[in-house]
Order: sequence, then C-alpha cells, then structure tokens
Amino acid sequence: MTDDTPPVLAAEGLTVAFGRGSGRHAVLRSIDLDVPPGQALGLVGESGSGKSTLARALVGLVRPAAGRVLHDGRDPAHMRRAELAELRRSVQLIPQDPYASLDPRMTVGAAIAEAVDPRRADPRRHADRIAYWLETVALERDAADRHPHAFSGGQRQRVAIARALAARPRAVIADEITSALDCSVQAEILNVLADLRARLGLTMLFISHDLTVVRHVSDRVAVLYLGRVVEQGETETLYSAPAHPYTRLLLDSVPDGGPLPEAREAAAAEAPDPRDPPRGCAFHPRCTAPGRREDVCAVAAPEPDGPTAARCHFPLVGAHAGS
Ligand SMILES: Nc1ncnc2c1ncn2[C@@H]1O[C@H](COP(=O)(O)OP(=O)(O)OP(=O)(O)O)[C@@H](O)[C@H]1O
Repeated sequence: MTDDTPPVLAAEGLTVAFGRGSGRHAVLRSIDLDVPPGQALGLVGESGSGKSTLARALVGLVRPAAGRVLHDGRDPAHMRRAELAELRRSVQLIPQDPYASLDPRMTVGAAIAEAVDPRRADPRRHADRIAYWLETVALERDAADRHPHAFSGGQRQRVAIARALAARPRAVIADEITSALDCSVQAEILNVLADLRARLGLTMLFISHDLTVVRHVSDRVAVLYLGRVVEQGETETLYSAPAHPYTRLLLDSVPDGGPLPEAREAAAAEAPDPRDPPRGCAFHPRCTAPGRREDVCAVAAPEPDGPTAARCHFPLVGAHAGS
C-alpha cells in the first residue's frame, strides 16, 4: 500500500435529502469522511442524527442530493450494472436486526452458501467454507443446519457477521449491531469483531449511539449531530481531549459514576427536529459548555477546525480554545 492508495470508503460533501417540494429536507449535510484500507472508523450520534442514512448512502441504497460517495476512489454513480453488483458484494452492510439480513426460511448454511457463491448456493457444495466462517465467529459447525430463529440474539448477530464475511468484502459497515443485545453479549460480539479485524485486516465502519462501544473497535471516530459531522479524529485524541461540546456531552453521559450536571441538563433537552435544525451552530440551543455560548453561535455555522476538525466557534481544546 502506498500513501496515495485511495480510501476503501469515502464521502465527499455528501448531502442526502428526503421528501418533496416544501417538505424536502436534508438529513445529511456536506459529510466528508474516509476509511483507509484496514482501518476502522467509528460513527456515533444520537437517534435521528443520520447514521443509518449515511450507511445506506455508502452502499448505494440512497442517492446523494449533492456530493458523492467513493469506493476505492470510484463513484458508484458512474458504474455499470455489473460493477454495481460487485460493489454490493464488496461492501457488506450488517444491520441492527439480523432478521433484516437473514431470511428466516433459510438455514444458516444456505444463507452463508449464498454469500459464498450466489450462483451456486448449494450448502453441500460449500460445506467447508460454511464451517470455516462459522468457526471464525466462534459458532459450532452444526449451526449450519438450523434456522435463524433457533439462535439467541447474540448468536444471530454472529451468523450475520459470518454471512457478511463469507462474501469476502473489502469493507463491512456494522450499523448498531450490538444495541439490541445484553451487555455481556455485546462484549462477546465486540471481541469477535476486534479479533476479526486483527486477523483479516478488515476495513470497517462501525456505527453506534454508544461511545463506549465504538471506542473498543475504532482507530478513528466521527461524531454526527443533526446530519453533520461535528468532530472527527484519532480515537484516543477524541476521547481524551474532545474539542466539541457535543462530544463532551456524549462522553459525560457515559454511565460510569453518572453524567456531570451540565451533561444531564443538556441530555435532558430535546434534540431539535432534524427536519428543521437551528440556524448557526445546530448544537447551540443545547450547548452548556460554561461561558461558551455566544451570539455568533446562533447565526454562523462554524467551520471545522483544530486536530479533530471540530465544528465549534469556541472549541474546548486547540489553538482557538477559549478560557
Ligand atoms: N426514507 C426516508 N424518508 C424520509 N425520512 C427519512 C427516511 N429515512 C430516514 N429518514 C429521516 O432521516 C433522519 C435520520 O434518520 P436515520 O435513521 O438515518 O438516523 P439514525 O441516526 O440512524 O437514527 P436511529 O439510531 O434512531 O436509527 C430521521 O429524521 C428520519 O426520520
């Protein structure tokens, strides 16, 4: 790999809008991010911030209103049908609910066989590959003969991961795959993913509303607020010195010892309607960073600045940090 190897996944000025006429509204606004080969980018944000829409846009299920997505430096909008089919295989989306990716009528073996070779999906033909992928996610070989409903939630998510990997993707997008699971099962799935990343050098976009979860599996993290990336950077930098008050709020809300009083107050405030975000900095009505909310916040949208490209007029750290 050279320095000019393009990222496996990228978004450039990506804007996605839904609705028609006067009801049309942007859900993602000028998103810039990239995931280089073998890296894992975590994407965090609260419900409605646009995480799933971004995942869907990256795999070509949602069309940009402006900007573009790139796969290995190429825009799917200019691909032929066969290339698009190959793209769908090479970027696997694992959704929160494995039932959305697993056909309940198919045995697990048949589902994996289909990913191995869609044209010759006979599970007997691919028995060794099926066993290999099941073992890769720490499931028994005989899981192949059972249907998805015969598994627990965590096991089902392992099956979904095995199925996604069996397609030999260049990248995996995991969308809230642990959020419906108990803490201990969540930890198991995160360990499986961390192990797979180390063994297979997977390129990954890992989406969650939970910063603690994202930290374990990401080299870098991007924070989404009302359809905008408000901060992104190396995981350790972002966690140890967040520059955006929203990132700080998310970190302070992590349940170890309970949130700080300001975080509690801001977290309790309703998130604004994504269809009609506040002018200026969209976060300003909830911003409780002491002494930092100024008139400018209500009128001017901040540009990304500092080591973590924080979109804040008064970042908490960095050259322009206020007192
Ligand atoms: N097909 C659609 N048509 C219209 N609006 C949509 C559509 N898909 C998503 N939205 C809206 O886009 C916004 C972002 O939704 P999205 O599902 O991407 O958020 P999210 O961060 O993934 O939330 P959650 O964590 O709750 O899934 C929401 O206001 C949602 O109602």
